[in-house]
Amino acid sequence: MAEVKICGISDADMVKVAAEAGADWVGFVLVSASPRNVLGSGASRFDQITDLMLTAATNNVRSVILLADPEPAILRGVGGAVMPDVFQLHGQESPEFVANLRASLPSSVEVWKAVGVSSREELDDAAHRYRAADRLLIDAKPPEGATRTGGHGAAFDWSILEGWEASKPWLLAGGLTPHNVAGAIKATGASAVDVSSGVERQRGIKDADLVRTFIAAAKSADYEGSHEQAKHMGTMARREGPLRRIWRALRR
Ligand SMILES: O=C(O)c1ccccc1NCC(=O)[C@H](O)[C@H](O)COP(=O)(O)O
Repeated sequence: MAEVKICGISDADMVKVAAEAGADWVGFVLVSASPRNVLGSGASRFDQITDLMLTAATNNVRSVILLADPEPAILRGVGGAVMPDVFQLHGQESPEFVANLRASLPSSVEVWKAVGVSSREELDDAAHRYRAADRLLIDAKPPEGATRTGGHGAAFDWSILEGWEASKPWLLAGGLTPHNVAGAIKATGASAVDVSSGVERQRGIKDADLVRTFIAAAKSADYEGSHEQAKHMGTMARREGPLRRIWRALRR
């Protein structure tokens, strides 16, 4: 069964909706140019994100913190109160930055690198350059003149994934909706999918029914992920769970 990430959630009720519907990850965007931004300012900068991560953990869904070219203070601040399950880097981060972040975190916390691609060459190049990442999130390139690098509801040409042999697990992103996600999974063999715009009723506002329909469609799709992906997923599942992380955070 394909895994599902619902990205760009900004309120606790929607975290619960996604968790109850069977989401595997919920994503929180910390990018000021985004309509889904949950990074505050001043002393309460990390309050909302801490609440969202705690809600995710108590509802047994993994949390993904999405950053684009983050300052060190943001990375330290996010990991300060509660550690997320995943850091997703969605900017122009260098391979060295990704490798250093990977090396600085416990193995229970994953580092994902999002890459915007439009050809097989770009995909192969990204997979090689970002080999330190635990997963690639394969997305469309942002439209010309865009002020943010993702979350535009645009798809790329999925045929570039035909016959692609990934050495690590990856997620399919970009322009997915409740209507096209099952076909996308079948066409690409993706073992995990990510959505933001396709489950919104207006830019930045998630719709509970669309979230539920998307998850149901993805979970019931024909899944043809490779043996390699299944093997990696088994390794990930054995890593530390969210409730144990909360317990450790409360003991600090
Ligand atoms: O969602 C945003 O606003 C955003 C801002 C800056 C960088 C990345 C952003 N989103 C990245 C995501 O993970 C999206 O889920 C992914 O690009 C797919 O988005 P969509 O095509 O809207 O489903």
